[in-house]
Amino acid sequence: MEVKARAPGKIILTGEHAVVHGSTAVATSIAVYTNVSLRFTTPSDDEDLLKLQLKDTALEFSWPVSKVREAFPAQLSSTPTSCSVENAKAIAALVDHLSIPEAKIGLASGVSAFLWLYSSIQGFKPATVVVTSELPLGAGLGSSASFCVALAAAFLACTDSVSLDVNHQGWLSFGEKDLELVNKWAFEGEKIIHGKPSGIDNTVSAYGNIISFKSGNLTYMKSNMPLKMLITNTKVGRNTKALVAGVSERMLRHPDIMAFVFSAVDSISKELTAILKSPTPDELTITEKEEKIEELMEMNQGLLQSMGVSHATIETVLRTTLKYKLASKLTGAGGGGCVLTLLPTLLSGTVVDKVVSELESCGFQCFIATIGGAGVEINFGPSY
Ligand SMILES: Nc1ncnc2c1ncn2[C@@H]1O[C@H](COP(=O)(O)OP(=O)(O)O)[C@@H](O)[C@H]1O
Ligand SMILES: C[C@@](O)(CCOP(=O)(O)O)CC(=O)O
Ligand SMILES: [Mg+2]
Repeated sequence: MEVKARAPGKIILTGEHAVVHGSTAVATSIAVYTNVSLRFTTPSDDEDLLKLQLKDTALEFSWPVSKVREAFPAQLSSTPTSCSVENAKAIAALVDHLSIPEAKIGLASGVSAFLWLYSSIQGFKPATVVVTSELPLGAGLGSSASFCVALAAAFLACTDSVSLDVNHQGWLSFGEKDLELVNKWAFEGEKIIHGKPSGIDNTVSAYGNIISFKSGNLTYMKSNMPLKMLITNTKVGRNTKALVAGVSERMLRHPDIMAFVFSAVDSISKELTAILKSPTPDELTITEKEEKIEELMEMNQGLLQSMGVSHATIETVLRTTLKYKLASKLTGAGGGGCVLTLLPTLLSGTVVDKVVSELESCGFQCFIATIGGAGVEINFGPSY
């Protein structure tokens, strides 16, 4: 049996980092996916191996299933379970002996999340899992969450815990209850990669569309206005776990100040939610709404700077787009990664071309992603 899953990446419009500390954040999925294929193998196909092929990084790992079973006796769990310190040690023993190149060491946490999700949901069946992603890894577009969502979806799709029509041709969505289960498992994987995730990334990847998110609770949003965002990848690599930990340390040093910062971000996200939801046309035209959103993005960026998560390259993108009177903010964990620039509806194509070519001349990579759309989906093949 073979199953495929795909889960979208995301952009955070407002509220990253502050959302980890209980503020509201607004995020939308983007139609750029992580794809996972799962094929169970029989001993005659191969040895009793669990194989993981990470195509984006051209790395392949395998473990005899007996070794995985030794590491996690009595592992199968029908409810999403956190990886305990003891289990984390067992995973480390399985991951440490892999020869992951130093430059790609960040992958170790992704491989650990894979081992936890596979052994918890599928147990110890020999299989080959292939992962390919259209998302840049570690750039703020939620590759870690879409990786965990796609893995959890593919693994759950082959269990009795969810009900899916295996004869369906083409991409298939999960029902509400099953989606909740996929999202909860993905969150357990994201915890292994991020340390202390808010859950917004896995939730928007699982559910799709635009969401408002606060303290683990999602509110689906019906946006009444089109949003066009230019995404600029500074190509400066960074690690979400370290950046989130850095903000928490700053909060411990300056609890009163940071409480104000997080509260200001909460208000920004609430205002954005109100603008996106308000009917168009109402007393505000699209252009007036866009001007308000630009101002909110600028204020959010200022607050992200005060959290210590901006970067010289992010500042270069901000300066460059400001020359064209365009507002930008970092998206995701910052410290490099991607920057969003709102492209107003009436902006001419010539200006977009100019700003893109100036940004690309700095060595950055620009693209306009399709915003919103479906969350995680499953495909039982045979032709995908
Ligand atoms: N396609 C993939 N293949 C292997 N690992 C992945 C993949 N996508 C995500 N990961 C894991 O997620 C990590 C990046 O996550 P993170 O630092 O949160 O950045 P972001 O989520 O913004 O891309 C990678 O270092 C790796 O561990
Ligand atoms: C910084 C944060 O708000 C978003 C991180 O997103 P990303 O991993 O940089 O795509 C962390 C979180 O919400 O878990
Ligand atoms: Mg991430």
